[in-house]
Amino acid sequence: MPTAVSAPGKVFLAGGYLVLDRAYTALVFGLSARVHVLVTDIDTSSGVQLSEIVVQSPQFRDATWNYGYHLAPESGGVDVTQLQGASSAALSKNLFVETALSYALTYISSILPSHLIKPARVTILADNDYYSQPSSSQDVPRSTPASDPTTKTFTDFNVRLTDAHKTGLGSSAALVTAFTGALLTHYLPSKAFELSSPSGQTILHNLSQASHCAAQGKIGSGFDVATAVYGTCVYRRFSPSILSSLGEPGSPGFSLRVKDVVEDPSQKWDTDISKHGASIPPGMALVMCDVDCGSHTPSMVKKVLAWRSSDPSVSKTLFDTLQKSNERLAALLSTTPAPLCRSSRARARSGVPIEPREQTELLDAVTKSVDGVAGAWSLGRGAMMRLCCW
Ligand SMILES: Nc1ncnc2c1ncn2[C@@H]1O[C@H](COP(=O)(O)OP(=O)(O)OP(=O)(O)O)[C@@H](O)[C@H]1O
Ligand SMILES: C[C@@](O)(CCOP(=O)(O)O)CC(=O)O
Repeated sequence: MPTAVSAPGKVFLAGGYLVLDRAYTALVFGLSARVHVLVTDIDTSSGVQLSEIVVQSPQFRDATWNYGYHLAPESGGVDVTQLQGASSAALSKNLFVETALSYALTYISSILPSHLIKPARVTILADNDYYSQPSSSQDVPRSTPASDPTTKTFTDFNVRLTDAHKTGLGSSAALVTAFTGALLTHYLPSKAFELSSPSGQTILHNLSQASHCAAQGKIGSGFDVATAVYGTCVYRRFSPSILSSLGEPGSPGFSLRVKDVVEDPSQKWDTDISKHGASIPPGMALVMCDVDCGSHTPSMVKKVLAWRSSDPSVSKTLFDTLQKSNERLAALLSTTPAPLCRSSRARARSGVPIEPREQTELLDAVTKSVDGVAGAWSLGRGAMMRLCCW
């Protein structure tokens, strides 16, 4: 039977950079924009042995990835190898898909005998908001709005994934989470994994954090994966040491380490995810504008962290003050739709243009002069990227 699972994107309202440190928290909202993943079995003729999983993202060009998989010796988990497939085009890699596949199959194989991991086809479909929409009418992608709200249509973006302009709503975290949830639901019996149960969500969270960090090549704060699993929340990160010695898929003992991290028998995961401290007041909406340009999170984070260690006392005072303001903001949003005031962010001190002066002027002007706007912010890592208004 086919399996479908989806996960939401995120918007980081408050606590950018602070969330990298467990002493502070972030206020993150889950969005209506979701990534959907569908898994179906591939029928093979009787007697034919095939260990192949085909992943496709039909909204993009050259977006089919064929993988062979096999159990590695010495409890090395499931090794995944990209195959040429039917297309003669040069192989394009999708590191998030490949890593999530290898981690999910490794966890599944730690529970099921590997011959029960049958060949499958996985289809990824993303809602429009993850990618900037072209402004010129001749470039408009092919989409037809569904007249019946129970049937959904997905846009054909008609470009390669590498040429799509992402809007920064956490497509990779939503993808990895929905993909992992869909594979676990498809292959595991419900007594081992149930998506709707608290223990199932813990398994999904821990496994998706592990594979998302591995694909990113760094142990980030994980707010985007947490939001993909739990939705809107106040988030305190996990200690990076939890994921630091997993090693590579295929290395001896990898499967045992993944199982231990996912099931967490010694309760090492110290993430704090509170659903209570975060909500949107009735009658208010979060509106974002996409300016179709990017900024580089790792280099901005590196500079902010360098500034924190070069000036620990001043940066601690500033971060403590920001944390208090963010807690007040979360409390205000949870209790009353009263007008909010705008607080300027850590701008000049670290030398990182988190909120450039032009943006401060724009946000102040919007807050003061536009009717119905209760507050305006630059989001997440900041820079020129995204603004939001209430
Ligand atoms: N529709 C999709 N189909 C297949 N892979 C996708 C899809 N959308 C995103 N991805 C994967 O996620 C990667 C983009 O992840 P990245 O972390 O750079 O962006 P993001 O998560 O959208 O943005 P941000 O981290 O700024 O919020 C792509 O390179 C691809 O590997
Ligand atoms: C700067 C940082 O704190 C937030 C980045 O948020 P966003 O991807 O810009 O929404 C980095 C992180 O937490 O991973």
